[in-house]
Amino acid sequence: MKAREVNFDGLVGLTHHYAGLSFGNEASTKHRFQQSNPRLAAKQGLLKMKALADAGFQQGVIPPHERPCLPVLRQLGFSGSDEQVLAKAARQAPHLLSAASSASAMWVANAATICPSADSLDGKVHLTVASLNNKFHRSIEAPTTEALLRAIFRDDTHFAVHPALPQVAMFGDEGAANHNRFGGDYGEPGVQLFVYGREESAHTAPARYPARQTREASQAIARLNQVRPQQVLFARQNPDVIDEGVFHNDVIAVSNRQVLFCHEHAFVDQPRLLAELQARVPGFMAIQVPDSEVSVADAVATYLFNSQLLSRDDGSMMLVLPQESQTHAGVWRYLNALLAQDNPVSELQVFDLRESMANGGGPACLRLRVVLTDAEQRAVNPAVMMNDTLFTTLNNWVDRYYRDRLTQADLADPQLLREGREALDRLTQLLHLGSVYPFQR
Ligand SMILES: NCCC[C@H](NC(=O)CCC(=O)O)C(=O)O
Repeated sequence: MKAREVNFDGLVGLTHHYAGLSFGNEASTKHRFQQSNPRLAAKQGLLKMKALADAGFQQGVIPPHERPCLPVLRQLGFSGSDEQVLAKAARQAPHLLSAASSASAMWVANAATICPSADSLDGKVHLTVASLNNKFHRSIEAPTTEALLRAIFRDDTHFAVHPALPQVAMFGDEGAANHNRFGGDYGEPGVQLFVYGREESAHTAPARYPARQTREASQAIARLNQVRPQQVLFARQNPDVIDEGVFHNDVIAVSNRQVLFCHEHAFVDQPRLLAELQARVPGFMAIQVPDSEVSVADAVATYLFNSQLLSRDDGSMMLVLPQESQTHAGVWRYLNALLAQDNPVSELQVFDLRESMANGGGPACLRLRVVLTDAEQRAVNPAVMMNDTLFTTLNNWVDRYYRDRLTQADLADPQLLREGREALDRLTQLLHLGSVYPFQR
């Protein structure tokens, strides 16, 4: 069956700010309490979506969540009117107000894990919402993510959306950021590689930073998504690189079709994993970057591997990179050498995603890949697909509602809450989503 990869990007929310909420994510820690620019952040993301849509790649958009999340503040005991809840949280526990206000849902590579219909036992596209329970601010994303995915992939003859796994550490799951699919044409059955950092039952874990994804969670997702058992592989992420800031596998590896582009230290027992992929994926090609050319620290600082590897119709591939990998002389030299070598990568495209990058989110974090056949694509809510009109509409919407600077102190402003609700209410109309947010129910 003919199919293609469609990329859905998260639209940055109105409360995008730097709160240092993600221990183990070095950019998040480093930029704590710096002033952010939500308007610029949203526009940087929209420009990437538009440029890729213009280049012929199918591109959709996933809306932001309601923030500050008043229901979670109430659940934590802050009471009274909405204004009182905000004021009390700001005074008594500003870090909780920050967490309840994070725009982290923008990184939709962590929204869900996808199984294309070519790989599933029942022939449907499966989407399992990520639990994200290693970080409080991210664990509150799951219910709205589920509502949004149901509003986008709304035809249950084609799509099965599964709620997140039980919210305990044993089932820590960070979605597609720890998942790779290999194969030939997108519509042919592929090999799905689930990458985890920790195994609860074996008591394995890195020493310094947390491993967010467990083997137990990966196994449950493979079951929920009905991936044919003979098409599943599990691999452990190298704990040493987690300790150097590789908090998701997509910070050290990216795949597309038959190609795996990764650092030589990405996985535990990497030679065995590559041999296994070699045996199972026709035409498999690993592009391994040696530590002598790019260190793990430089990979983390530049997000070289948090790139999008996109296929053109002629079989060649384009690497979509953050500007940080261009401004680093050594990494840029490596990338240009890569172009000259015998491999499918034939073009580099660089984007300024500075606002997202400062919280540890590069091009690959901002997108969720969904392989769809023509019939499945026709069943997707068409209002979320990027084109000239939607690009203009969303830019105008951002201009109208978004602030151009934000710090932690602004989160207590009840006006910010009102602006957010008004903006999201308008957005659900623009994108034909129905009622998806708590304030709309
Ligand atoms: N895939 C990229 C995810 C980045 C995200 N950063 C954050 O949540 C930082 C938020 C803050 O610190 O304000 C994370 O670590 O999960």
